[in-house]
Amino acid sequence: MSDQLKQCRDQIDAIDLQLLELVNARARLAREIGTLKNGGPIYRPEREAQVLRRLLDANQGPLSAEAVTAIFRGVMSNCRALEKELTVAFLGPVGTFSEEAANKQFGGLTSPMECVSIDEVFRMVESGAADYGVVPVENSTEGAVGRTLDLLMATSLHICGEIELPVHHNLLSTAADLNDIKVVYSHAQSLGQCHEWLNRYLPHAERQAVVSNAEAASLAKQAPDGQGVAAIASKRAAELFDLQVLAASIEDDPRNTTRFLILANHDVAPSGQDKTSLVIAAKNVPGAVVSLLAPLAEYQVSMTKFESRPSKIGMWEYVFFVDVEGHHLDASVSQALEELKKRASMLKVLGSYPVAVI
Ligand SMILES: O=C(O)C(=O)C[C@]1(C(=O)O)C=C[C@@H](O)C=C1
Repeated sequence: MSDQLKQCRDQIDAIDLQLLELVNARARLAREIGTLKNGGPIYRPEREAQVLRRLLDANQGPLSAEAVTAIFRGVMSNCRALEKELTVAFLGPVGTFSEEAANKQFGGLTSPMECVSIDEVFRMVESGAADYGVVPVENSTEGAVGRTLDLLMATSLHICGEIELPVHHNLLSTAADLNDIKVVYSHAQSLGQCHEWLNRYLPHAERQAVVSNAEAASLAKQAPDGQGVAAIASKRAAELFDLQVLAASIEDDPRNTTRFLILANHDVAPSGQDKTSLVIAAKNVPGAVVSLLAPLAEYQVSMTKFESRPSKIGMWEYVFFVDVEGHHLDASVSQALEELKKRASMLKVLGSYPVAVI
């Protein structure tokens, strides 16, 4: 070993001991905070977002912003686990992007709970069987996840956070050659996100929608040799199901991102950079929708999303899912909401939560 290499490693060894001491000092403080919470919620998304934003502002590299958030999410996850082991429900099975999103936000799950449907994720959190739930709500290519929106309308749960996950799809198979592929399995949303790629490279292959990408990977793994079965799924699914990646990053839009929501039984305090999600219905009079949104302009509250959805009560009647900047406790948002309530036939605040940290 060269002298220089040995010197560098000796320095790393010394730094590691300092880091170890420091993370344990941090963990002891988190444990103390846990007792101060006195039975209140252990997970504080607003505080975690503040911790990450502060570190991102201070980061001078060479570690990237993504690396810094991943490291500190891991640290906070372990500190949090000393206060309480949280159960997080997500749309399973393992290997889905929902699992990846849950892992990203909670920094590695202490107690993951796989659910068979979005409905089950809601039920598990509503019943208290899970502390939190992670559900997909929209994709940048395919749009809204209708089932999540419908369930949000009816639930008593709060949205306590959002996660943005860049979604990269891969064609996975036991077959070695793209030309052998006759059937491609995946979730309908993923088939949609890879539509152009499939038209171009596998125009004759049959496309079969299944309940999840992990289920697709499992089917590709079970298919007898020579049947030419492939799945569209994540690289993690390729590892889990021991499949070859025949083509990587096959999504039509390289910026393809899915947004997930975190569901909780409790409200979240302001973090300084928040979003509020609402569902509103307009009165059935001319100009009602335009008049409904006027208070947002009046109190200078920016709208970041506006999505209509059939109300399921009357034929051709709609409700609107609206996201605005700010927390419902901020003066401007709270005044705008008061005014909105007077104009709407229904208004429900689904939750205020920190804007996703990368
Ligand atoms: O500040 C707190 O409330 C803590 O419990 C500490 C801590 C952390 O490790 O920084 C852990 C869990 C919470 O979700 C937020 C932050």
